[in-house]
Amino acid sequence: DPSQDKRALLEFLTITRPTRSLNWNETTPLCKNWTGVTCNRNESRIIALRLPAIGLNGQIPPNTISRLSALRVLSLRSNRLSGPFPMGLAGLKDLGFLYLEDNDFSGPLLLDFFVWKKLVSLNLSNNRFNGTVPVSLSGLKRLQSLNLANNSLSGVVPDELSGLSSLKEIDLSNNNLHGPLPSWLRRFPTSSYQGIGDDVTHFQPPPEPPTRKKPKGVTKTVFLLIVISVSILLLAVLAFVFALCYLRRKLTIVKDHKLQKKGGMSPEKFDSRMEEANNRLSFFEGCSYSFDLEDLLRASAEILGKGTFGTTYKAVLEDATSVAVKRLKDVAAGKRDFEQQMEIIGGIKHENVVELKAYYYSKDEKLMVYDYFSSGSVASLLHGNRGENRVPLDWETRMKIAIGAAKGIARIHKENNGKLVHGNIKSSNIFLNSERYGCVSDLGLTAVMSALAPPISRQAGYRAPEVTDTRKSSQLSDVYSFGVVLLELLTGKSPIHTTAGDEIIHLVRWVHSVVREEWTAEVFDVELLRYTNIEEEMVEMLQIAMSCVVKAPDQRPKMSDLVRLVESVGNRRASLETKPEKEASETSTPSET
Ligand SMILES: Nc1ncnc2c1ncn2[C@@H]1O[C@H](COP(=O)(O)OP(=O)(O)OP(=O)(O)O)[C@@H](O)[C@H]1O
Repeated sequence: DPSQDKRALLEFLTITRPTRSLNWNETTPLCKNWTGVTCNRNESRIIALRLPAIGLNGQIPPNTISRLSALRVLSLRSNRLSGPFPMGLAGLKDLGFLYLEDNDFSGPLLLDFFVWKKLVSLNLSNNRFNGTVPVSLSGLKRLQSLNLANNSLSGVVPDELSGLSSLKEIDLSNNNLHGPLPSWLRRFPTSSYQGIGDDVTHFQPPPEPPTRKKPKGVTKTVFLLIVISVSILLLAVLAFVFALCYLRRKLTIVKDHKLQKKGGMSPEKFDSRMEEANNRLSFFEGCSYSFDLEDLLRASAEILGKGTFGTTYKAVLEDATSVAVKRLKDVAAGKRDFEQQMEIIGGIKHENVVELKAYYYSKDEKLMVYDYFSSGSVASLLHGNRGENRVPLDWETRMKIAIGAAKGIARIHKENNGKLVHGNIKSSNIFLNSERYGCVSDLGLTAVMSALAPPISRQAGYRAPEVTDTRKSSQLSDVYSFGVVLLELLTGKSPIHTTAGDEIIHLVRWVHSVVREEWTAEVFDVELLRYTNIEEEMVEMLQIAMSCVVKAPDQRPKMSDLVRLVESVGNRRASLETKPEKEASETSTPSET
């Protein structure tokens, strides 16, 4: 552990007294446990500190954070920090990202910004900084994003800033800056310099052409009157504009704050905007992530897939952390109901339930953040890569997936006074936890979404017959869907698939018909035939699966019973030898556990 860095942070914490408690403790390993802290690879130094919106108070204490000399990312945004610009940070020579926005800092920006040669992103918006825009900012040759909006900066925009060759994004709006507007600023959207150049020089009447006759007599009086009334009108307009700017700053509304950049969150147009400063990512207790919404939206992202409830992305943050971000569409619930449901989902901490780490709600955007599972879902393990280099999913892993998923769903059914419904159980929503047991994700969303009843959707094969609209999902319809997942594990077939002759096969109906004809052995995945001594277990599991997919909901078993049943099959097999019948050394047999 970097003990010097640890001491500096503990001193910082004691003085700034955050309102949200942090799990920082002298006795716990800082690099592994501490919220908001990221260390370098050999865990000798802290390289990132992200403490957004945790209620930090007062001035940044001198000689605390400034001792973290290896720091590359510092985010203290959206707190209640005050006092002058923290000059001590000047010693952090490796700083690449500095986020101090949405605080109460004041006074001039006296720093010689040249010291931060590696700075890529600087956000000081929504504070009370005054004085002029420092010319030394022009020394930041790597700077890509500069946000000084919503402060009280005055004077002109230094022309020297035109030398910021890497700059992709700038926001100087809502300050007391005046024109003339430098031409280089005009390559950015007008929202970047809103309010600049609205000074009197713009309202001066154009010089009169020399040929024009001067008004005389009565017309001269009329002319004077017109000049006076126009001047009064202009003054009123000016007063109105300034009042508006002042109010806007007070309300800390970040207007037109475009978060999306090229290479950011979405290949679609992800022109998300934060409408209100208090619209932020809400993290759950104990979550070790502490990036903020901006970091997330800046992260490079790829689409993992489009599902029933939205699109899921893999986002890689600048410290190489990968997260899965689900961007919901068609949310019907209002903010309060949505938040309530998220609190229920995020409150579930169980090894077989994928933990919701954070969420975000605004009018235009609803996001859910999870850990990213690099080995993919059970759907991809079962049905993906059917080619030559396919790694078969062995029987032991299939059993562990079934046991884990059953336990996870049973846990979900206990939540909210025993009323919570998963509502979307399918193999693409089940992952493998660190022990390679099933772990279920994507729960509890039917309650916040609008009614969904697409005639043919990927969900259809899992949906119980009584569910005509996703909002009618129940715990017993979850049991049906779990039964379909069991059938998928046993047969290796998707719930709805087409044969070579383009015939659409519904897995449940197909299994019924095969079993009815007493061809039971035919239903099992050929990949499983290589394992000895598992026939009995497979048949037992098939019976369990069939009991889940009966038409009448009240005849289906409860999840708690299913845990017992599936586990008893699993436990029995634990003592048996299950090596492949052919060569035990066959490399394609993945029995790593
Ligand atoms: N945390 C995660 N880690 C890795 N992959 C994920 C994660 N969450 C979802 N995925 C994958 O992303 C893809 C899209 O997921 P998403 O949940 O949006 O849709 P779906 O599972 O196909 O359908 P539905 O919306 O009905 O659940 C799926 O292939 C899913 O397995």
